[in-house]
Amino acid sequence: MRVGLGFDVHRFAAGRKLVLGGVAIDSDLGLEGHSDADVVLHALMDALLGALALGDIGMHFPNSDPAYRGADSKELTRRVVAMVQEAGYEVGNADVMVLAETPKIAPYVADMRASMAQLLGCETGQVSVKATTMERMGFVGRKEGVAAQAVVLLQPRKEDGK
Ligand SMILES: Nc1ccn([C@@H]2O[C@H](COP(=O)(O)O)[C@@H](O)[C@H]2O)c(=O)n1
Ligand SMILES: C[C@@]1(CO)OP(=O)(O)OP(=O)(O)OC[C@H]1O
Repeated sequence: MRVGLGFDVHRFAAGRKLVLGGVAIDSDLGLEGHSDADVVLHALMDALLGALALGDIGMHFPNSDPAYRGADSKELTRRVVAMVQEAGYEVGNADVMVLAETPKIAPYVADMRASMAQLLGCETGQVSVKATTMERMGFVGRKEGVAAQAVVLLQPRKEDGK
C-alpha cells in the first residue's frame, strides 16, 4: 500500500470559470491559472504522484509549457491515473478537503465525488469530498482564493496479484 498527500491553492479571478473536481460551479469568480485552475484535481493529482514518489504536477505538466495553457485538468488527471495503473496500483480511497469561504461546496459534493471516481476508475464510495471555511481568517477567509488538500491510498492492482 502507498499513501500520498496533495495540496494546491489558486487565486480568485474575474472572467474565469470555477471548476472544482471536474465539476462546473456556479460562481461570479473563477480561479486564476495557466490551466483551468481546478485546484481540487491538482491536489488529487499531487496526492497520486506523491504516493508513488513520481514528483509533482509541475514536473509532469510545466506551467511554462504553452501546451498546458487552458488545459482541462480532467485530461491531466487521466494521464496521472494511467501512470498509477502502469506502476501496478489502483485507488483504495481518496479524501479531499476544500478550503473556501465561498462558494458553498455542499450542493456540488455528490457530482464532485462521481466525477473524481470516474477519473480514478473507482466507485463513488471510495471518494470523499469535504469543505470548510477558514472562519474569515487568512487568504481563504478574505476570499482571495480556494485551497484544496487530498490524501489517497493506493493498493496493488488485484489482477497483478501484488
Ligand atoms: N465553501 C464551503 C465551506 C463549508 N461548507 C459546508 O459548511 C459546513 C460548515 O463550514 P464551517 O467552515 O463553518 O465549519 C462545512 O462542514 C461544509 O459542510 C461548504 O459547503 N462549502
Ligand atoms: C497543471 C498546471 C499546468 O500549468 O496548472 P496551473 O494552472 O499552472 O496550476 P498550478 O497548480 O499552479 O501548477 C500546476 C501546473 O502544472
